[in-house]
Amino acid sequence: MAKMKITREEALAFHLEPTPGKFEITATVPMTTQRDLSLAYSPGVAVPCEEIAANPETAYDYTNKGNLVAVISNGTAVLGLGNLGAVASKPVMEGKAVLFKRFADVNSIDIELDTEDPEAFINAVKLMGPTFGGINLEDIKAPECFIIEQQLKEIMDIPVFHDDQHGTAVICAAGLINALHISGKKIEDVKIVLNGAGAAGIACIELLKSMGARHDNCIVCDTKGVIYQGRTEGMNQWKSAHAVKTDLRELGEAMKDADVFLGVSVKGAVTEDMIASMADNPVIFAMANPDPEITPEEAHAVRADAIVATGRSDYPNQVNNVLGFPYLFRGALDVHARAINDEMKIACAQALASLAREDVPDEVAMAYGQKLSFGRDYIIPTPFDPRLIYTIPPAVARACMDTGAARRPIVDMEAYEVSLKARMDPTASILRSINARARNAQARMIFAEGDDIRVLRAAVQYQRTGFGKAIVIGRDEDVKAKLEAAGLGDAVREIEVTNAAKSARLEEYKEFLYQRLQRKGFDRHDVHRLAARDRHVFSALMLAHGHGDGLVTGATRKSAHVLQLINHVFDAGAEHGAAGITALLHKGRIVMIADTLVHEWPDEEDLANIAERAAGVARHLGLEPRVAFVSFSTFGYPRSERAEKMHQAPKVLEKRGVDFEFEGEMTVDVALNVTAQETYPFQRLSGPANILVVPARHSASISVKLMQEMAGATVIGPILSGVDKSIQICSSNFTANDILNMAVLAACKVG
Ligand SMILES: NC(=O)C1=CN([C@@H]2O[C@H](COP(=O)(O)OP(=O)(O)OC[C@H]3O[C@@H](n4cnc5c(N)ncnc54)[C@H](OP(=O)(O)O)[C@@H]3O)[C@@H](O)[C@H]2O)C=CC1
Ligand SMILES: CC(=O)C(=O)O
Ligand SMILES: [Mg+2]
Repeated sequence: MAKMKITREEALAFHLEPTPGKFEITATVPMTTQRDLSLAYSPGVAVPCEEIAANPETAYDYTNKGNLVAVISNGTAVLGLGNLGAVASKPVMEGKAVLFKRFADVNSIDIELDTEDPEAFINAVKLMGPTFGGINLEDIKAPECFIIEQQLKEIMDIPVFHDDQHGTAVICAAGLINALHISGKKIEDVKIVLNGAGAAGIACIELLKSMGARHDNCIVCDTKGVIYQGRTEGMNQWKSAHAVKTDLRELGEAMKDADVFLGVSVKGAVTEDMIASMADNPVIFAMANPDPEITPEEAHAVRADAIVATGRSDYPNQVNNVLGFPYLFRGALDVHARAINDEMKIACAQALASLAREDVPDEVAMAYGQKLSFGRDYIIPTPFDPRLIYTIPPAVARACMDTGAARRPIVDMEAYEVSLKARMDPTASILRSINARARNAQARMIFAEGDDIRVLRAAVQYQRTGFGKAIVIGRDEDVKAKLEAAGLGDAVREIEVTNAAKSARLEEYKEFLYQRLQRKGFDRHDVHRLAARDRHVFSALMLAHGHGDGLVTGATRKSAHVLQLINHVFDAGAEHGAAGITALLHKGRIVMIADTLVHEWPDEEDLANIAERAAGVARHLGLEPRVAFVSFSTFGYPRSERAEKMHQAPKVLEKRGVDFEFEGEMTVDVALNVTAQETYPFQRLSGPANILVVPARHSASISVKLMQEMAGATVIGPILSGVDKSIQICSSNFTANDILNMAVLAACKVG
C-alpha cells in the first residue's frame, strides 16, 4: 500500500473548509409551514412529552435518543499526544462522531468536559443520561478512566463504553486470533509483551487473559519499565493486577524471545534491535496513534517473518478501534441495550476475526484497488469493508439478547440484516472505488489551466494523494507565485510544470495539428497560435502524443468552447458518438443525466447512442444500468411532437438488442419512483432508473443545476464519453475538490 503524504496545511484546510469542523445537524422533519411549527414545537410537542412522562421507554419512539451517542472526553490522553486539554481534543471527538455516522449510521455528538476531576466528570455525564442512547468515553487517561467508566456503568441505564479500553481490546483480540492462526501458535503458549499500561493496555491484556493468555506469560511495561511484583514506583491497582514475578526490568530484556508485542504507548518506543530479538514469526501490533511504536518498514527490515499491524489507515492491517465502536453501538442501540457487556465484546471480536478469514468479495477489492486475501498482510477486515455493517451488529445484538441486556429483542434477525444493509450510502462505495482504481492506475494527469489556483490545488492534491504524476500547463514563475500565495510553496518542486510556448515538442505538435486542420481553413500561423498559446489545445496535443495519460480542463472557460478547442485535436463531437454524462449524488442515491455536454438536440438514434454511452459509464462506476428516456409525457400521453423522439428511442435500443434495461418515454417521477411505476405494470424497469436520458442539452443543464442549487446534490461530471483518450471537461463553477474528482475519473478512464 503506497503511503499517503498529508501536510499540516492540508490537515488544517480539511478542518477549516467548507465550514469549520467536521459535521452539522440537519432536521429530519419539515419545518416550513405554520402547521409544521405547531406540530414540532408548541402546542404539538406537548403530546409526546406527556407520553414519555407516563412511559419513559417511549423516548426511544418519539425522540432521537435511541440512535444518539455522546462521544465524551476531557482530553487527558488525546491519541498518543498526551494531555492536550478538553478543547484541543475536540477534532478527535468530532472525528469519532462522524465515524459513527459514516460506518454505522449512528448519530453522534461530541462533548468535551473541562475537568480532570473524576467526580466532576462522572456527575456531568450522569446528568446527561436522558438525552442519549449510549455514552462513548474517549481519550481519558488512566487510571482516572477506570474509575469514571466503572462508576458510570453502575449508575446509568444505557451503555457506557470507554472506547480506548474496550474498543481497542476487541480489535486487538480479533487481530491476534488471526495472527496466531497464521503463525501456528496458541494463545495459551505465547509470550506476550505489552508496552503501555494505561486505558488501552490494561483492557487489552485483560481481554487476552480472559481468552486464554497465561498470566505468567504476559509482561507489561510502562514508562518505568517492566511491571514486576514488588515494584512501587508509578504503580496503581490496575497495573498491580498484572505484575509478574520476574528479574526482567527493561522493555528490551522482556522482548527477547517474545512471540507477541502489543504497543499502546507512544511513537518510537520500540527499537529494531528489540524486534530482532523476538521469537520466530513474531506478531507486532504497534498501535500508538498517530505514529506507531515502530513502523512496519523498520520492523520488516530486521524481521521479514514478522506479522505487523498499526493503528493507521495507510499501512496494511489497521488495528484500530474504528472497527469496533460503530458496530458495537449499532447492535446495542438496535436492541435498546442497558449495557455493552463482555459477551457482546467477545462476539464482536470473533465476528471480526471470522470476517477476515472469509473470501473477500470483489466490491471490497474494487474499493481498495487490490485483491485482499487472508494472510500476513490481511489479518483484520479493512474499515471500508461494506460487510461490517451487516455482520458485526447482528452478532453483538444476539449476544446482548442472550445475556438478558436487551430491552427490546430483535424478533426477525434476517429482516434486521436487510435493514442494516439499507442504512449505508451506496454512493460512498462508488467514490471509494474510483479513488482506489485511480491510485492503482498511477496516471500522468495533465491539468491544462495552471493559471487557476483551484486547478493548482487539485493538481497538488492529485499527486500528494498518490494518484500519480500531475503535469500542469502554465508559466513556471506564475505557478510558483500562485502556489506560494496559497501556502503550497513546497509543491513547486513536486509537480511538473510545462510551458506551452517553450516546449521542445511544439514543432511535432504543430505538424500533427496542421495535418488535421489544413483543410478546415487553418493555415500554419493559425496552427502555431493554437498550439503555442491555447493551453486547452496544447494539453490535448500532449495527450494525443502520449505525453500524459489523461487531461482535465474547462475550469476557466465555458465547456462548449473548450470542447470545440479539444475537437481540433480529437474527434469528440456529436457526429463521432461522444456524449457527456453527469452523475448526481444525493441522499444515498446516484442518478446520471445524459447528454449534458455534446448533443444540442439529439434525434432518436443519437438518444439511443447516448443511452449506450451512459450505460457504459454506469458499469464503469460499478452500477447496473437502468435507463429511462424522460419527457413530460409517459407512454404516449399527453401526445406531443416534442416527446415523439423520446417515444421512439427505446424502440431503437430494442432493435439493437442492448444488454441493459431501458424504458420510456416517461416523466421523471415514474422513472425514479417505484410506486409511480406500479401504475404501468407493463413497464420493464426492475427498479428506479439510475440513468435519465433527457431530450436536449438545455433540459440536461436545467436538471443538473436545479438539483445542485435546490437540493444540494453532489455533481460529478460532465464525464466525456466516447473519445479514445481520457479527457474530462470541468465547469467554471467547480471547486478544487470537484476538479480533483474529474482528474480521478480521467485516471480510471471512466468515459
Ligand atoms: N490503535 C488503536 O485503536 C488505539 C490506540 N491507542 C493508542 O495507545 C496509546 C495509549 O493510549 P491510552 O491507553 O488511551 O493512554 P493512557 O494515557 O491511558 O496510557 C498511556 C500508557 O502508555 C505508557 N507510556 C507512555 N510512554 C511510554 C513509553 N515511552 N514506554 C512505555 N510506556 C509508555 C504510560 O506509562 P505510565 O503509566 O508510566 O505513564 C501509560 O501506561 C496512544 O498512543 C493511543 O493513540 C489507544 C486507543 C486505541
Ligand atoms: C484510536 C484511538 O482511539 C486512539 O488512538 O486514541
Ligand atoms: Mg482514543
